[in-house]
Amino acid sequence: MAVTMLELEGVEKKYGGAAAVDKVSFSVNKGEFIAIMGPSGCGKTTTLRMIAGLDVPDGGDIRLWGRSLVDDAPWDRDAPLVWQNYALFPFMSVQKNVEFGLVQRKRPKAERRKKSQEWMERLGIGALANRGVAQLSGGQRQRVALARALVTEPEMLLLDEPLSALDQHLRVQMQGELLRLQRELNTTFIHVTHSQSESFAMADRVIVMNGGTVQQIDAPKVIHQRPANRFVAEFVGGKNIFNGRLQALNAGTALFRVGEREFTVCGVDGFDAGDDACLVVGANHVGIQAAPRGQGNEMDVEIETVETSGSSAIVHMRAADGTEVIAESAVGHLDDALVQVGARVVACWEPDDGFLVPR
Ligand SMILES: Nc1ncnc2c1ncn2[C@@H]1O[C@H](COP(=O)(O)OP(=O)(O)OP(=O)(O)O)[C@@H](O)[C@H]1O
Repeated sequence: MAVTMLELEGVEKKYGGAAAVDKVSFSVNKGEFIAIMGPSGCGKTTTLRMIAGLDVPDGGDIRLWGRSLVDDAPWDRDAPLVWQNYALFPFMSVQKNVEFGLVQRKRPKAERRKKSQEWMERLGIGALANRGVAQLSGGQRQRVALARALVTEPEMLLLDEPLSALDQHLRVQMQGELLRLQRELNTTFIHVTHSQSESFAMADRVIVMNGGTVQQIDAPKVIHQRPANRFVAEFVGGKNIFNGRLQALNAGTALFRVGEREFTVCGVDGFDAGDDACLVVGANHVGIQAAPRGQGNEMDVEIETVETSGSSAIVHMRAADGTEVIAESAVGHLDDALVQVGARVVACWEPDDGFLVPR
């Protein structure tokens, strides 16, 4: 059963009068892997720093197990922060860096040795114990930073883009290791990242932020399939997003007007006739046919570009009024005779392949 561990309630942080974090509220369960994602400057790091105690909120409350943390110093919180530049002590050996948290907590020497060795082994850096951290690769430093944070066996680990300095291969490997560790330890992880693939691959739930506010908190699959609004839909790579107005609603199916066109849509929960909204249609649901068939939603378009990368193809099409439609498909599934730049075709999708979100 999910047990609430951390709660943020109406948390605010202002810099020079502007809100970097604007009344943010969410709660995190024990053992959850949470990713905070959003564009640069949306307030991710500031939110994490307030949880770590490195920044003080201007309003609201942060509670751990129901007790307010805002007056606690960072070292009194059981929530170390691991960040992209690792913040290791360059003049200390790997072992001394890993032991540091235990030294701060005044643990006896024998325990420090044993625990730090254990964690170095666990993270595959046991052989590097006596090396200076300046003589390590990026991936090795990242492991030292993680071992240093985990050696005190915290209840919660805060991660600020910890993998961003690693190359793609190492990053994917470390993602797997982080996830395995998190599952083994049942430690709550809060991971700030720009990367959608990273957050979707690892997190139980993703918090999408924009302009200092929370836009959506949901499981990755839900964010992908049912973004809360236009911003989230675009942020997670939604390609066909049309502004329009819901005309009429009948038994869960709606007529939705976009400019001069009307489309039939099934995903209309929470909307009423007259509402302004956005229609989202996944590019993988858009088909391309030679002529209208009078079924589903159809749009006369011209093919502008066809991009192929590996096994998939993205076809950009445009209607006479300038509306762009994008189809994405496995290369082998496209009709090569039909899908030619400059060809006039019909883009189509079924009513239940579209859904509405607020603008
Ligand atoms: N110490 C500071 N002084 C003034 N403004 C700040 C400070 N720290 C952050 N900000 C501002 O607060 C806003 C949120 O910053 P924050 O670092 O939390 O964003 P972010 O989402 O983590 O961005 P990034 O992904 O680029 O790291 C930004 O507009 C930033 O310029």
